[in-house]
Amino acid sequence: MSFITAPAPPDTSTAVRLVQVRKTYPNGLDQTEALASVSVALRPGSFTAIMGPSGSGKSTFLNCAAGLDRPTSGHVVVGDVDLTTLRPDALTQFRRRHIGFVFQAYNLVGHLTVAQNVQLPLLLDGRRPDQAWQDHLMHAVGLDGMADRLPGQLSGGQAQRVAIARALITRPTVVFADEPTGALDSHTGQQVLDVLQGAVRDLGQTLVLVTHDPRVAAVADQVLFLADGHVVGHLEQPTTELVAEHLLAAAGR
Ligand SMILES: Nc1ncnc2c1ncn2[C@@H]1O[C@H](COP(=O)(O)OP(=O)(O)OP(=O)(O)O)[C@@H](O)[C@H]1O
Repeated sequence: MSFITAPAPPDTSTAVRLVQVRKTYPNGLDQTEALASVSVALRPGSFTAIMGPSGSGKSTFLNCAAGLDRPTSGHVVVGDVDLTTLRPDALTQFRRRHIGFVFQAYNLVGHLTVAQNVQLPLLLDGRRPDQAWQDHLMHAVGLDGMADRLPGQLSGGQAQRVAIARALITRPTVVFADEPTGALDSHTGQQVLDVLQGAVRDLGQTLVLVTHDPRVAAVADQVLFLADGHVVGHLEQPTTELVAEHLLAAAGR
């Protein structure tokens, strides 16, 4: 059976499934293989950390899994929907409704208030914000009283908390986060991670997070290690020490 051409069967026992996902980018006359036939299945409600050296394919993994980038071949299934079969407009709509994404650089809109930034995914989808839900999220991420501020009036940690509330406002199936604590000092990073983890746990959502930090990865249920576009390791119930050992061993190989 060829996974390349056969559509992936629906499977609601996984929140996110990558089936032989390959992604290449043009590189002059050559091609860079950012992901080389990666297959993983993440269960609903799980928290997965993605680690690996620079250039190993972590962001490409996240972007393909979140439907921000299309794989060159293979399938990405979120819930029971195969994203690779959707037309661009249907994919955009699916992403807005079912996927939350937190970027390292926050990606807030500078001339919109905190409240407007949080509401943005709903407004872009033509839906009305649910004020009670928005208030709940603002409170959950520690932004009470900041609804009318502009992003330029926030600290990095506060800005990232706005980005988290924005990612959760649609009650997405999965939240993807690309080094959400990478631009923050370790104390603020820990607070932001607590907020993200707590919000996702309370909502029963699935979280997939890229990080370079073994302490961040240790909070996850499992860690996937990437190298040269391949999944080369997997750790269940990680600890900071186990993750660090794994990274050291991989660096020495
Ligand atoms: N848009 C692109 N065009 C061309 N090459 C790309 C593009 N995006 C990524 N690549 C290449 O694909 C490979 C994987 O990149 P990716 O950004 O996924 O790695 P990463 O593990 O997230 O790295 P980092 O930790 O430095 O962010 C690298 O060789 C990178 O240069």
